[in-house]
Amino acid sequence: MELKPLIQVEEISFGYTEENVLSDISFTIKKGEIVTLLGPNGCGKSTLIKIMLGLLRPAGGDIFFNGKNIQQMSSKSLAREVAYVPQLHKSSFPYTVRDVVLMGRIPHKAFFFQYSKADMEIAADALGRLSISHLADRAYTEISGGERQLTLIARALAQGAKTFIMDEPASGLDYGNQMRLLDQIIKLSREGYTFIKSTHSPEHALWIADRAIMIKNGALMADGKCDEVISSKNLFHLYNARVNVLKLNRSLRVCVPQTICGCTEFAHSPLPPCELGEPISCSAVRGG
Ligand SMILES: Nc1ncnc2c1ncn2[C@@H]1O[C@H](COP(=O)(O)OP(=O)(O)OP(=O)(O)O)[C@@H](O)[C@H]1O
Repeated sequence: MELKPLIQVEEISFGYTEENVLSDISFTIKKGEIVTLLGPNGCGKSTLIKIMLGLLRPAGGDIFFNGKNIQQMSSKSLAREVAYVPQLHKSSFPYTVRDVVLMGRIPHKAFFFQYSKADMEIAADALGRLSISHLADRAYTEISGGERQLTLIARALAQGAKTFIMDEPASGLDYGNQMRLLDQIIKLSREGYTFIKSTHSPEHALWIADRAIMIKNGALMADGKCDEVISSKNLFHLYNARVNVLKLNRSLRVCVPQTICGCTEFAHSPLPPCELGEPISCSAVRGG
């Protein structure tokens, strides 16, 4: 029997003005999936994420979480199910990193509350999982952008939600932290966590995501398994960039811009040469 989807996005349309930023977007997400939203700057990824979090109300369509329309869920009950890691986050108040992570516990609290010993332990555990325990007493306003991003992910963990919606979570992270983040996402997905994340890196999607959803000009361009959807042809249509998707081994693919491969002969071809099913090796690309 087919499992009921965890999230249903049904015919979503939205505009900040009369002009639509998103038109007729529909897809479903199953529990435990890692789904990546890909698309050029301004295509509507963050807007869609905000609609999925109930922060923006769509002009048309609905979002269902576990079969429930999110418009009918209180923000607290949605926050117990779904944690948000925003793209950029600045705070003018110098909360400590521990305090920011503890804020993840607020959806579990009554109006007047004190953090319990259990809350403190959950926050410490989240800091440890992201390897940032050493930052616990530092002011959130005085740590680097990458460290702030890790703090927000720790806050999402402390929130106890099993679904994470992340807006470009790797932006601002150094290479090592990007890899640790991807590793953490895979580990959590094996524990049953679900991830919906936007990224500007098709490779991050190829490496860890089950599915890629491509959005162009506010409309769904493609939705499918990463290996099938992240092809040279689709990347060209999506980003107007000529990229070869190379198969390194049975499960690992990488994206190599054709200009970096030194393939000047591809510059005038109407479509990139490397399509899924016919991956070409680096040496072939270099003409070696
Ligand atoms: N608050 C706003 N008011 C008016 N227009 C907005 C607002 N926020 C975003 N937009 C516009 O909506 C469109 C989609 O923006 P959105 O931030 O969703 O794109 P995105 O795909 O997340 O972009 P990026 O990859 O650059 O973060 C853009 O044209 C943007 O200028």
